[in-house]
Amino acid sequence: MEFTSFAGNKRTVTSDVARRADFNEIPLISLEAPKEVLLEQLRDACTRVGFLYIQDHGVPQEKIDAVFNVAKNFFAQDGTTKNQINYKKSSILRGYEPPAEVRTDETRKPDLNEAFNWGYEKSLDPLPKAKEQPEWKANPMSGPNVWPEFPGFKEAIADYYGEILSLARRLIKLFACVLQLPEDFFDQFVSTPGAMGRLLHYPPQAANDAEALGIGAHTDIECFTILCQGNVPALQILNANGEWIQAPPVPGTFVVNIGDMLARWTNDRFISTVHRVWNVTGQERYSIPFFFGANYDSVITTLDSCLTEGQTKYEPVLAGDYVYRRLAASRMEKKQEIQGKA
Ligand SMILES: O=C(O)CCC(=O)C(=O)O
Ligand SMILES: [Fe+2]
Repeated sequence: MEFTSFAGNKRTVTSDVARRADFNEIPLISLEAPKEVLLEQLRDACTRVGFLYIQDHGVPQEKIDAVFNVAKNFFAQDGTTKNQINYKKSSILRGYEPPAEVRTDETRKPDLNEAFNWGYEKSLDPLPKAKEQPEWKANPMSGPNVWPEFPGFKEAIADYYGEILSLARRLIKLFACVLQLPEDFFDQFVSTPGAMGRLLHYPPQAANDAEALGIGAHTDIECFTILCQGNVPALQILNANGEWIQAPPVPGTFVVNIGDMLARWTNDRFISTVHRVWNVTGQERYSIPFFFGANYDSVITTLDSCLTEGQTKYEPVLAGDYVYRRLAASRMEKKQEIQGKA
């Protein structure tokens, strides 16, 4: 079988069934490891697998639990209430996405999940100097969030998002070191980052019906993702041999995976790995991904140190443009809009 992601990456798939993996296949890394050890483990994980678990990340469990709570309560509402903030009312896909409206894998039916999407706001950023940063120059992803009138919802998300944003800025410094760049190399690119969060709810599905999945096979768009999985196993990743392997939740960890923006920046030195969610546990599944990318008005040009004989596979792109086009490509109505413009 052959799979081509929306980023245009072709992957061979040997079988549609996922097997168990060990921590060599998806490394588990403590952020409290001595710096040299940590950098070597991150280098291995980012360049060999593109997926890892991080532990000792410092995000308080209560803040995580609080977001899962509001997520469950939000999705338990009726459709009419949730659709008051339907994402189609937002030009930048913020708000509620009902099931079966996003097709992440073009070879299957639209995804089964429902979602709530939000993005970066300076008011959610714990970095004091963020407030003084200039607004993004015009780009297709700038715009306001929409929040439901649901008690405690925004507060729980803001608390969690602040923690994850700080963790992401910590990680990108480590990635700069892995790439043998100055530790603060990326800081100017992530001062007001494109940083989207999602609450996701996946219904259980039958193991023998793969016409649609919780979320179809895809690569993530931004630099990297920090994913909090809850406790229901359903995430699978496609390894370099074209085999699906399971990436079950590990208590106390987040999954981190490299996305296409960092793959572009590093000319694929850091690998953006295909993954999907297929929930055959019989249980409702909730997860909270956070996608961390460059300020939407920055241009992503392959790093000189990552050129191969002076060449790169990737054209420079404006971050906001790239993210918008990719998001729109998997959303049916938006797709016509971008095809019209192309
Ligand atoms: O829910 C998950 O475990 C993964 C979600 C995901 O891959 C995504 O939202 O891009
Ligand atoms: Fe993903």
